[in-house]
Amino acid sequence: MLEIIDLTFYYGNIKALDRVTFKIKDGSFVLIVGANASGKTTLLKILCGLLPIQKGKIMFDKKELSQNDLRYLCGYVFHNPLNQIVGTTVEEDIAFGLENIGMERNRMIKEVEKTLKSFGLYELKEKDPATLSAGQLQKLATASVTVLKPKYLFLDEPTSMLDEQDSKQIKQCLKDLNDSGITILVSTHDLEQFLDTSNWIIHLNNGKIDFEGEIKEFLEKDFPDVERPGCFN
Ligand SMILES: Nc1ncnc2c1ncn2[C@@H]1O[C@H](COP(=O)(O)OP(=O)(O)OP(=O)(O)O)[C@@H](O)[C@H]1O
Repeated sequence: MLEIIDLTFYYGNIKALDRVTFKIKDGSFVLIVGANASGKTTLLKILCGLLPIQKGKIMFDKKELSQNDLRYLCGYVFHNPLNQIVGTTVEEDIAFGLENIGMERNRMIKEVEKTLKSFGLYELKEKDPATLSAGQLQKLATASVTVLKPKYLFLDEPTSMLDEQDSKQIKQCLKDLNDSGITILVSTHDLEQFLDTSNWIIHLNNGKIDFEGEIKEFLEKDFPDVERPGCFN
């Protein structure tokens, strides 16, 4: 379990997070929702070690984690997948992280192949990422992070740039990853998209959590900044 305790974060004098406290249970699929500028991206970036822990604590199994510990434990998929694609082919992009951690070559080839297949990217392995569709890019970015086997996977609005069919595929990928034991946290404006995959929701309002609980309970309340799924209107 990851325990986030009193996390406060400032950009200069802008307070982006204000004493955020919650727990992420292992195996869960958590949604983070809230208006623009409510702090969702900032929270995810701290949790994956991209931004420093300025105030507060993050604990894992009762041990306090450093920013560096979080980089190993947690993977992050950016809102725009192009921000994290580094390979000149799909295959190279997936191998990049494994090369960085010094994985032995034969093992690396096997891991890359397994990941290409499980994300349905095998046929595209020699393609230049620049030629992929938005959905394929999102899958590639997710694959390149999950090949490193993070315990927790955080994704910033993974379906916001995708059409309905690509969104469905990404959602299925995330569901499969979650079923395989990876704990997932997704920030989204599209609650409807994740209604049947997620079991817990956190609502951020001006950097503070003002709701945490089951989605069913969340939908019984009225949060004007969150569009209610059609089936609940
Ligand atoms: N690099 C930055 N420098 C200064 N202020 C920033 C920076 N990044 C975010 N902020 C500010 O921090 C606050 C929280 O922003 P954040 O991007 O975390 O919100 P968000 O909920 O992810 O928004 P969105 O849904 O629009 O992506 C906002 O007031 C934002 O303007």
